[in-house]
Amino acid sequence: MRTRAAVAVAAGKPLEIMEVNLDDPKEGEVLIEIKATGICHTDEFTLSGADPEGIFPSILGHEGAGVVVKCGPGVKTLKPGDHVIPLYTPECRECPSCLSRKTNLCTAIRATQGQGLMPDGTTRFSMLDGTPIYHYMGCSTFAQHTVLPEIALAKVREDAPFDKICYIGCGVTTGVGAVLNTANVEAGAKAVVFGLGGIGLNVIQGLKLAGADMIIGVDLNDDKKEWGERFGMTHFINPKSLPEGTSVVQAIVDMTKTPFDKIGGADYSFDCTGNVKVMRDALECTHRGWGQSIIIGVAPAGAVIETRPFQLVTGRVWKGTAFGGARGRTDVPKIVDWYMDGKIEIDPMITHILPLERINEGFDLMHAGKSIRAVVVF
Ligand SMILES: NC(=O)C1=CN([C@@H]2O[C@H](COP(=O)(O)OP(=O)(O)OC[C@H]3O[C@@H](n4cnc5c(N)ncnc54)[C@H](O)[C@@H]3O)[C@@H](O)[C@H]2O)C=CC1
Ligand SMILES: N[C@@H](CCC(=O)N[C@@H](CSC=O)C(=O)NCC(=O)O)C(=O)O
Ligand SMILES: [Zn+2]
Ligand SMILES: [Zn+2]
Repeated sequence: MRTRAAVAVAAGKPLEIMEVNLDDPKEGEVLIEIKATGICHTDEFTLSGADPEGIFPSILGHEGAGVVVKCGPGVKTLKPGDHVIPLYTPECRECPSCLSRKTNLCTAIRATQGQGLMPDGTTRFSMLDGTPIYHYMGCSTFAQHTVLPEIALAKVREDAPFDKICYIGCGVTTGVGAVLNTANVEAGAKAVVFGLGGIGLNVIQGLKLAGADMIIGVDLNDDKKEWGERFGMTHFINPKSLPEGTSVVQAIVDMTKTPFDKIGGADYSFDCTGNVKVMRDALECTHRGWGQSIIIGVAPAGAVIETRPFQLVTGRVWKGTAFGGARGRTDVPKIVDWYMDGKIEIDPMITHILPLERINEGFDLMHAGKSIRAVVVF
């Protein structure tokens, strides 16, 4: 069949809207009509050329929602008409990682996914002249139709609006899940969130859900203060506005001291910037003895994190999280229920809705710090 897509033709170039060929789903695969897709900072990261796994031409996008159109041979758990959310972290329930119960990082198809291919080592997309187009994060949601393996689709309830629940395909689940699954934040905790964008605000709403007492937001953009407060942030720091000679780490340590605890430091911190210097601050602002810092941000090829080992010797813990530690087919339908039951908010974070033809404006809005989430509807 033919479908419409925004194709990443080369690193650093705007996406090009074009008709593309899409082959039928093969064994264990499913053809989906994408109804809506968010634009995540990770799409921008890959388009910029900073992603060591970036491959072009490709169809980016990994935060979608849509409807099953056709199932390939052997598909057992889905049928045409089902509403689904694509999963860049699949859940096969059979691989050593899934069976370990220690991680959400299913390894069933990770190798081919990283090469922009379906599990059989081929691509379903091509240009009209036959040039292959690569898949992205196993999802490629910047296309009106796409093909995914069955194990990379979460079936969700049919009354949930596509233009909101697409955000559960990455940002919401990552932010809320980092708090509930990865950090296991307890009621009364003091936490810091670095970077109040589409992920950081969801960390804040996760912290609120977990009952954290003190939620400090850090961002270079003052407009993010109001955004953070909207979801439960209690204090805001713009590092650029600190008095000369005061570091963000010192400011946080001072803010978290009490007459009883004169050491200070956050119980938990979350990096949602992808900046390795920020990651260091995020670790070092946590409490001696027990502070946990969770890395969510994705850093460019070649970037490395550093700190004095003494920071770890004295009990601070550095952790990372992908997709908020969520097991997609199991957890995503539950998060859709949370949204439908009013337990979590999504609507205010969707700041812009655009047709596919204007998808590049979504990237411009992100660069300008003017959007939380821009969502493309088909
Ligand atoms: N680990 C995972 O599973 C996932 C990771 N990510 C990554 O999370 C990061 C955040 O993504 P989004 O929220 O969509 O991006 P975004 O662009 O919406 O937000 C980033 C925020 O960080 C702020 N910021 C930038 N530099 C800063 C600094 N030095 N100090 C303080 N604040 C700073 C910006 O002003 C902005 O508010 C990206 O690196 C993205 O690739 C996104 C989704 C899932
Ligand atoms: N390809 C990059 C790493 C990109 C990355 O870390 N992706 C996250 C999800 S980010 C979503 O918006 C992830 O799930 N990572 C786990 C994985 O298996 O990819 C690189 O090579 O640096
Ligand atoms: Zn994402
Ligand atoms: Zn698995």
